[in-house]
Amino acid sequence: MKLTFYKYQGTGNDFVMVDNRDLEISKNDTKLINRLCDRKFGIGADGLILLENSEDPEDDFKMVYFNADGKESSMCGNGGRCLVAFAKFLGIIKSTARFTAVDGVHDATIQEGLVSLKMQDVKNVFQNEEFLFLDTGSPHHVIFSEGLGNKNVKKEGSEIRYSSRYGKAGTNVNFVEKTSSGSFSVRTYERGVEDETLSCGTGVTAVAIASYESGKTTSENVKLLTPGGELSVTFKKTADGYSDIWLSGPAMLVFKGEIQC
Ligand SMILES: N[C@@H](CCC[C@H](N)C(=O)O)C(=O)O
Repeated sequence: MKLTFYKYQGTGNDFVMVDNRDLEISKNDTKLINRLCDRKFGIGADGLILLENSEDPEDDFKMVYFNADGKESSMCGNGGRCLVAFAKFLGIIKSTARFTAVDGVHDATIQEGLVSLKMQDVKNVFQNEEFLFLDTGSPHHVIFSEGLGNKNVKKEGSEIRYSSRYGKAGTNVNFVEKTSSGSFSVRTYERGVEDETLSCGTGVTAVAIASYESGKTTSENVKLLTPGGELSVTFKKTADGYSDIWLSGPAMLVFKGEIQC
């Protein structure tokens, strides 16, 4: 079978996109999805996303996300932003979207390649002297440190990801350095890729909230600098936690292709 695919990237977090409205790809084919994401034997990507029809008539589409290891996983913020750009390319939406992903319904807007994605509310943030942990659709461990440029993110990240604290499920790990008030540099180790990626959308969302929660910023509009580019996160702190969380940044089509499966 020949599969038509589209490659997208959002601040360097890259994804294979497949229009699966006719259910051509099976979600259980872990080996195939892993091979499509392989940078030597396949197309190469941090993850693969299926755009499908949603069961909810109010949705424009549904998002099904797989990490590069071929396994379906929790929410991907940059992937969600890229999927909105893909839906616009396919003519499914114009400048606004509503879709269902593994963590629930998301609203989004798109204007001139800039996609803003509404994330789920965050109620709980764990904090101790060393790190913060929160779930922004995916689980994130956040550590503030200095000398971010010299950090071995793959080594240090995988030690935390596989530590007994996080058990079998593991976690994503974000290393953060404050650059100015309301602006932070972030490097992320992603589970399921098992390496540093150039950017992580749920990761920078977690970092923005962790920065506020730990008093490192008093701004509800945080700029995040990743190795792949700049993102912003806005939110409202409420008595219940954090709500009205929006992740914004560029999402671009890189190329279209066909691959033999
Ligand atoms: N790149 C993503 C996060 C994808 C999910 C993550 N690897 C996990 O399995 O938790 C993003 O942009 O949020």
